Parts: sequence; C-alpha cells; structure tokens
Amino acid sequence: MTSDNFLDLPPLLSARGTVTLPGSKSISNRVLLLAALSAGTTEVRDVLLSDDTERMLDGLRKLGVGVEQVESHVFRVTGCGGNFPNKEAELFLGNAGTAFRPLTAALALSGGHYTLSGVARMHERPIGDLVDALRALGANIDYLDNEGFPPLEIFPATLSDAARVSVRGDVSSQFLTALLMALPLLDREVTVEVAGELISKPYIEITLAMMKRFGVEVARDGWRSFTVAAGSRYVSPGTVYVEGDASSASYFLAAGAIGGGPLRIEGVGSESIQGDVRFADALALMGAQITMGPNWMEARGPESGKLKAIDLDCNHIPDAAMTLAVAALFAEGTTTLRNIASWRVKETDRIAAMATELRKVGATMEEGADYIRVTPPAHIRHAAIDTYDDHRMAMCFSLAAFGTEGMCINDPGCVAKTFPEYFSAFAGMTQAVPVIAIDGPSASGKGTVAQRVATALGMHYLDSGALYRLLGLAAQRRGVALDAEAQLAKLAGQIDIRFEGEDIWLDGVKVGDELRTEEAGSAASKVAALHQVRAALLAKQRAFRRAPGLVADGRDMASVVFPDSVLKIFLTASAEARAERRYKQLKEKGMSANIAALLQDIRARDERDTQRSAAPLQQAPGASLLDTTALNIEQAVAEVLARYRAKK
Ligand SMILES: O=C(O)C1=C[C@@H](OP(=O)(O)O)[C@@H](O)[C@H](O)C1
Ligand SMILES: C=C(OP(=O)(O)O)C(=O)O
Repeated sequence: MTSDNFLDLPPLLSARGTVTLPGSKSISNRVLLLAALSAGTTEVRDVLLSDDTERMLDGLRKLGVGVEQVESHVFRVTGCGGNFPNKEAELFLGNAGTAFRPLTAALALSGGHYTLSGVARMHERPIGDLVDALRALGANIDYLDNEGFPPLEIFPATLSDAARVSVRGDVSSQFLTALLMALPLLDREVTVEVAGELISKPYIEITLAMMKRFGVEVARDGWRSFTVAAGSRYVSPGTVYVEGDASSASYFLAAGAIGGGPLRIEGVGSESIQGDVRFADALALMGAQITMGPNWMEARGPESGKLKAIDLDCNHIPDAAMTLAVAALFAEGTTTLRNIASWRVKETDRIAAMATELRKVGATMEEGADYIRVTPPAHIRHAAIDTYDDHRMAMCFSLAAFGTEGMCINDPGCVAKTFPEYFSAFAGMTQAVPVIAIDGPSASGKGTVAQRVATALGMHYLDSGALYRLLGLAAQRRGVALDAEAQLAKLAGQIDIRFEGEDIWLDGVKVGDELRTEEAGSAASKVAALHQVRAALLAKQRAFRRAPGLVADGRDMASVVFPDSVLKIFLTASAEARAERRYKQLKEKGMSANIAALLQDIRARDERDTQRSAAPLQQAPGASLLDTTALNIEQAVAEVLARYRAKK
C-alpha cells in the first residue's frame, strides 16, 4: 500500500527468512576514498549503492578520479596517488557525513580550490572541530555561511610543520577518521591527539583497518593519540570486498526478535570489523536468542516469549541504538538508552524525533541531553510517523508495524540514503496478518460464505457493505442527503461502528433488520459511489485487520482495501440465482417479496456497481472466480477453505 508520500504497513504477525545485506556505508565510502588516494587501480566489490555512496562517487569523479562501474556493485577506481587531477571543483555531498568530513580533510591538504556543500541539514551538522585541526596543519578553509558548519570553501594550504595536532572527539568520531585518512598526504610524521572523550570509537577501528588494508599502519596510544609515520603512502590492495552493513542488519535482527524468527542476515557476522554488530548483544540482553557465524547472524524471539527492557550505554553503537528505541515498544518495562548525545547532530535531532514519534504510538517518553527513556504503551497505536528525512527513523519505525494496528511511514523514500530497497527487503522477511478478500455482486452469498470461513479459521470478519449501509442509515437519521459528498465523508469519520458476533452497533445502539432492507441497500449503493466517502471509510476498514487474520467481504476488498490479501475470491452467481436466494431470505424473515422485482433490482444494482467510477465492481487482478450458481453454502465455504489451504 504505497503512495509517493507514505507507506501504510499492515499489522505484522511474524518475521522469518534470510536476507542478504547491502554493503556497509562506512566501509564503502572509506574504501572508495582510499582507493582514489592510492597508487594503482582498485576493484571494490559489493559496494553499497545508495545516496551516500553516490555522493562520494560523484565527488571523486568531479575531482578527476577514474571511477568505472564494471558490474552492478563493482567499481574500478584508478587512484591518483594523493594528487587529485582537478584542482578546482564544486562538490555537492548531500547529507553524507562519511563523504563530507573525509573529503574536507583530503582536499584541505591537497593543494586545490574547492567548495563543498550539502543539503540544508548538512549545513547544520558541525564540522568546526575538524576545520580547527586542519587549520593547525596549515589548511586554508573558509566557512561560507555559519562559523563551524558547511558549506566550506577550501584554498591551497600553506602547510605548517606541526608534528602534533589535536582534534576534538566528543562531537563526531568522523573528524578523527577524516584527519587520519588524510594524513598520509603530508610527507612527514604527524601525531593526532584526541581532545575530550572520543565517541563512537568502533568507527575509528574501521578507519584503522581500512588504512592498513591500503598499506598505512597507524601507531596508537589507546584512544589518546594516533601517529601516521613519515613516508606513509596508500597502495592499492588490488581487490577489496565490502562487508554487509551492520547498522542495516539491526532492523532485521530486531524483526526476528519481535516477530519470532528465525531471521538470518548474511553479509556480516562475528568476524566483522563494524562496531554495530554489537547491536546483537544488546538484543540478546533484551532476551532475544542470537546465534552467529563469521559472516552471518540469526535472531529469534525470546524463549520466555517476551522481550525485556534494558538500560544501556549505547555510545559504541550510535546508529543501531535507534533500533533499540523502537524495539523497546515490545519489551516489558522501561528501556533507557544512554550516552547518545551525538544523535542530536545527525540526519535530524534523533533524540527529539524519536521521542515525538514514539509518543504518537502511545509510548511514555523521557528525553535528556544525551539519553532517552521509553516506556511502552499497553497497546501500540497506529500513527502516521514523520521521518524527518532520516533513513533510520523510517527503517526503525517499520518495526512498530508488529503492533496490532500496523504503521504508516511518511516519506519512506528517505531510506535511499543507505538502503534504497529497504521496504521491499522488509516485506520479504515479514508476514502480515493474513486477509482473505471475498468480493462479489449483491446477493451472491458472499456475506454468509465469508462469515463461515472466518469462523472455520478462527479469524475476524469484516462486512464492509455494512459500513456503507450504516453510513446510509446514519445519514438518513441525521437528515444528511445521500449525495452530499463532503458531509457524508465527515459523517463517515465520526460514526462509531462495532461488530459483535452477528450484532452490529451504530453509535452505541444496536442496529436490527433495518440494515438489511432493500432501502438500506440502495442508500448504501449511493453513498458508496462517492470517492470521499470511500476514502473516509478506508482507514476504518483496515482497522479490522487484526491477528490472527481477517476475512473481509465487499466489492473492493481485493483491489483497494486489502490489495495484499493472501487469497482473493470473486464470488458470484447468475442474477436469477441471486434473486431466488434473496427471495428465500426475505420470506424466511417473514418479509414480503416479489421475485421479478428483486431480479430487476439486482440487475440495476449490478449495472450501477460495475459502471461507477469509484472502485467499480470487478474481478481484481489476482482474484480467482468462484461461481456459486450451482453450489450450496457448504460447498462454497469448502471451496474457499480449500483455496486458502492451497495458498499456505
Ligand atoms: O565513521 C563513520 O562511518 C560513522 C560514524 C558515526 O558517526 P559519529 O562519529 O558522528 O557518531 C556514525 O553515526 C555514522 O553513521 C558513520
Ligand atoms: C549518522 C549517519 O550518517 P552520516 O554518515 O551522514 O553521519 C547515519 O547513517 O546514521
């Protein structure tokens, strides 16, 4: 159920399967830059294809680096030995921190004239600590807008002979990463001292491991200082394989833990160099069952059946920790995630965004400068989640669809930053609450069949036609004309409808046979032809989709309301057979009836229903025809059940 601006995720029952992860963003962008700075040609395989890596690739091309895509995820980079061919360029780096910070450092020390800019949010993300450190080395960098923030203009440096330089490490580890990767461009030994408590430490391990792969070994004194020796030069290792993205793994591991699993991710595991694999430990603390091998991880639900809250310092897993905040909705108790101040300066203020959106689904939230506390609600409410152009907000909140009502994600396309195919991968690993859609013309017997199928399967039942009949009735009671579209749509949003067994309640009052009269049927048909009314009733109908499943009958169940139904039946019978059934039904209830008039009525209604522009009655693509002219109810029910079992 997609549109350009939102994705309505159905309520999810379970998660299982095997997913192969796209390449790591952090490794892809480091390797591409190091390959460009090296002597020699590097083939980089399993590269992440996403907006962040596209910004790096585009930047390198603009600098004159030979970048050739040889297969879909394989790039051949012809290194420039530390000397970019183009000495003048304007780079647009989107919101990619792993492109912006490292390119700033490399270009500041490479003797050209460059401007670096990004999206509006990038211009709010700090870079001052890195610029200060580079200036101490002689770099010539101007802020084009606000002091301490992009955009930047870089001029050729007048290099100092400083042997030691200090960089703050408590806002972003990317400043230290950027500096270290650029230092081999200088022809002398430089020691970088880290000022302040270094955050996101595992990302520095990725940087050191990648530099080593390209022939530069950094000497270190714990987390205090790092020394790049004189004469250090990047040399291409030939071919580099990029691991799967450990942060992207977090959504699937969490899905396995919440949705039962087993859910296996391939591409990253116990031998990974990415710190975010430690997310699996956090999930295990919550009670999830985790197993892993060198290049895979697998998550299952907790043995006890219920996840439990944790209180955790998440500084080492800043990105994956966001996933814990949403997983906390499914845990018993209050979860506290600490030491995450860096969330405030990422794609959005993630502490504020997380608190706002988790509140929408009913959680009780507490936020501080560097922590967040989540107390789950008794019942996770359906909400339209704003994603703030933050890929991780969108991916994290997909997990909230394991609540009973599903979840709506606004601007789902923002996942393109690191995982453009996220939602199709997620759909492939998760099983939604199943819907059996039974559509068909008036008096085809679909209501009785659907109700009996629901009973046989222990599922919920939605008589969508009754919603339209109820609206018709409510309109007549309140004196709203049956063609007053806007008023009717408003009324549709206001009325309170409840189904209890065979009983139907409208605004707290039980409705009787008046709902089944021909008059109510014709009022329903009229209001149902109005677009705004159908739109207003859509959410009401979807809300009936609850575990363990739903059998829904109507006219557009398969095509519009539940297009992802596991089974779609178009149930019909000849007009004569339907007139006869209706005649018998009315007689049994002691009501008067005329078979010729009924037949005429049914034909007129068929005509109206198939001709109307709003959701005309038709066999939906993927629906199978069930003609019951020659079948009795039991036979029709048995046939639907057989088709459902064949689908399972
Ligand atoms: O170096 C890296 O690849 C990254 C470092 C982290 O940033 P901070 O160091 O700013 O926390 C992380 O959040 C980001 O997604 C990627
Ligand atoms: C913080 C992130 O990105 P960036 O590399 O732009 O810092 C992220 O991917 O969560």
